Amino acid sequence: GKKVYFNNPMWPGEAHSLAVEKVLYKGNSEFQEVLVFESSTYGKVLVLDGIVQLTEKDECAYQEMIAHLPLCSIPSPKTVLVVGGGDGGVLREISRHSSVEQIDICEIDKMVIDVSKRFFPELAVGFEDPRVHLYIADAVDFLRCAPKGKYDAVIVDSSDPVGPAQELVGKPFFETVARALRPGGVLCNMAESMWLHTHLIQDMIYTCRQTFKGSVHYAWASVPTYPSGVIGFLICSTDGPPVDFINPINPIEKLEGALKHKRELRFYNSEMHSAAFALPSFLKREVTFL
Ligand SMILES: NCCCN[C@H]1CC[C@H](NCCCN)CC1
Repeated sequence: GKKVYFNNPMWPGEAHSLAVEKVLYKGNSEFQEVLVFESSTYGKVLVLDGIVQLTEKDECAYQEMIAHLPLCSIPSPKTVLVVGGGDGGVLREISRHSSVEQIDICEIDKMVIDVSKRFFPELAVGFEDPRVHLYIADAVDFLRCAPKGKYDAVIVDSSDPVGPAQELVGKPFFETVARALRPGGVLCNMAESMWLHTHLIQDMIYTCRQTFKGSVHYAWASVPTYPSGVIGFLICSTDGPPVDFINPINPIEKLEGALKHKRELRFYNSEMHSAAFALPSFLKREVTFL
């Protein structure tokens, strides 16, 4: 089938192509262009403003890691907030944790939710969990009004910081997240590619170091359909007990995983959890974590 090329100023000089069997949906929400197509080899693909958000074949790597890296690093998380994540994949993963009692999700673009429910039922199943409370709102406003210390974990499953998500990497935003987290709580946000964006990663780490008094760790996973084939995660903990004893690198919560779910974990396990924090030498040189 015809190829669709994605190049973008965020990764100049390179383009990514996927063979298209059939375009299934193309529309414009009030925030971005939404495209869904059946690819030849990666299943269905969701694209926002020309940037691949997920494919059926490799979404497991991103959704499982962004959810379980934070939730398996604190003892029995109860209240979780998802910023973005309108496709529902992260909700599906959070619902594996039996200790979780409330899952708030703040997604700005309702079209992403509607399109996911129509074309990606394997991800949108996350919205069916009774613990999920959906807010269609700008997370900057939502978090400004969120009660202090409400959440054990905040997961920022955002698109790239161009367009609707550009405010989600600023210091004011991180400060509202830190305020909404309880002491010893944890933030996990999408943190770009070590091959493409070390300056952006450095800026985020610098900001998080100032904002989160606990620890700041960078982890990464292989996602073939993201530019450079990897995606990073920033895991930050607020101060206060018992975070001093919690090292996100060694998961303390063993995920019951498949037992609670008809769908097996396809990427995450405790070895992958620990391995995700191992960083290449160039990154350790280029980015100061302290
Ligand atoms: N629930 C999946 C949402 C997708 N999150 C983002 C989609 C865009 C992607 N660009 C990666 C750009 C390479 N640095 C990052 C993850």
